[in-house]
Amino acid sequence: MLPELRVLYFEDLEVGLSETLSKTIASSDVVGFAEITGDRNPIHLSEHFAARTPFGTRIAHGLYTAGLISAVLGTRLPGPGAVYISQTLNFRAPVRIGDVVEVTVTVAELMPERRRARLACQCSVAGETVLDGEALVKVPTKAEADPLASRTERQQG
Ligand SMILES: C[C@@H](O)CC(=O)SCCNC(=O)CCNC(=O)[C@H](O)C(C)(C)COP(=O)(O)OP(=O)(O)OC[C@H]1O[C@@H](n2cnc3c(N)ncnc32)[C@H](O)[C@@H]1OP(=O)(O)O
Repeated sequence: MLPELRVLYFEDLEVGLSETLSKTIASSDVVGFAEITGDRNPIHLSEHFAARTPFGTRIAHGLYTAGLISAVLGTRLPGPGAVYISQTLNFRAPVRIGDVVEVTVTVAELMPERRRARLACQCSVAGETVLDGEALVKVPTKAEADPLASRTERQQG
């Protein structure tokens, strides 16, 4: 199921604010990711090939798992209007087909002068961290996102 959209403006954010999303990794997700990116590494697509790797079975593309972080940033925290500036990624353990990936994004630092937020990102499977890193995003203020509404609010109150 797709996460419901929620907009948080820069002024709504505070350090420690956190959001979690859960996703079961389907074979069709991995095949689809291979098709749209062109990364047809057989470690993702061929059971025969993957059986001979240390993982023993097909694993998800690291950047597909990382894409779930982008989904949290773009739909929930901060949500629509957020703009990626940078993202660090450590792929700490493999994600296999059928794994349930839990993605947690937490506001770590706010930089009001440039409307930047630094967020700690973690993906885990059954309690084990499979990916972690940090995102830097530009977050619109309410006035930037909706100048008309914000002017009306100022006039009224
Ligand atoms: C290009 C695409 O088509 C391919 C993909 O997308 S593959 C999918 C994405 N990648 C993965 O799923 C890999 C997941 N990671 C792992 O399985 C393991 O981390 C590893 C096999 C890459 C490395 O494991 P290993 O060789 O066993 O290393 P150690 O556990 O012995 O650790 C040694 C030290 O290195 C540190 N370390 C290991 N992995 C990472 C990492 N991914 N990021 C950061 N640091 C890592 C580990 O902490 C040890 O440090 P220490 O100070 O010595 O304790």
